[in-house]
Amino acid sequence: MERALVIQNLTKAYDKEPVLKELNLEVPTGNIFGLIGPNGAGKSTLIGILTGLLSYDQGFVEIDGMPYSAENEVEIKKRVASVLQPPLLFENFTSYEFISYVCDMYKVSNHDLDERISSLMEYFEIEEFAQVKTKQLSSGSRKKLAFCAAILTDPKLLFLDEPFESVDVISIGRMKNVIRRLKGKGTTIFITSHILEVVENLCDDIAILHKGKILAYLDSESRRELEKDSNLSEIFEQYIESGVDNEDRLSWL
Ligand SMILES: Nc1ncnc2c1ncn2[C@@H]1O[C@H](COP(=O)(O)OP(=O)(O)OP(=O)(O)O)[C@@H](O)[C@H]1O
Repeated sequence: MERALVIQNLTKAYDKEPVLKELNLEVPTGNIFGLIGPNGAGKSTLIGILTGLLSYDQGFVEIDGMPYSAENEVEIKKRVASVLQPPLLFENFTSYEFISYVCDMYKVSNHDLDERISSLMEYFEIEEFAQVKTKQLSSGSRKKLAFCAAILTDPKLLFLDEPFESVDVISIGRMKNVIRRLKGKGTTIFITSHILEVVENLCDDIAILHKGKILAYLDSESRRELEKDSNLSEIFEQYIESGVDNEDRLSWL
């Protein structure tokens, strides 16, 4: 099986406080992969490392068959796009300038690029903000703008950190539609989200990250088995809460 992403023994600490602890993970090419985990589990840190924004202390990372190294960094970055949490926008650019800038940076050269930009902005109902500075956009519109820009670069691997947060249900439905189309083109999509109903219904494989380690990897077969009896929220809760009686701590309430 081809793998878009291979991570071995990845370790990262902030001020000597370990956050990712010898983490191992492999994501098959073309998968819509969901990474879920409680607050502080290390999801954004992992995406920060995989998108080259954060350094790591130890371990091995391979993206689209290329080991992460100074030598491969530019080539890897060409193949990867992301929507981060919070999204990284240039605050004094208008929405249109931001999208055009990202397309320039990735050297997107489709002859119909302007039409693609307009149709995507219309689809996500942000075309009226084309000439508005990004710092004036609502948080949902910022997410949608970052998403549109990432899609236009036609990445082989797309990282989406909390893409649905602050986004209305209609737009979430449209994002899901676009993500499924990208999968149809062979793109691998790596999503983190706390909205487990969306993850459950959109993702192929799902991994649970807890305290800097992968606690469970649920591929389609294990999901089929587990989801006979429980939904994803229940499965998640069972993994995270197993052996812990947190209710005891609230006995005073
Ligand atoms: N810049 C930083 N400096 C120090 N500690 C940090 C920094 N960024 C994150 N952390 C810590 O690292 C841990 C993992 O944070 P991270 O944001 O990766 O988790 P997360 O799974 O994305 O959480 P959430 O679901 O709440 O967004 C947390 O304990 C957090 O406080």
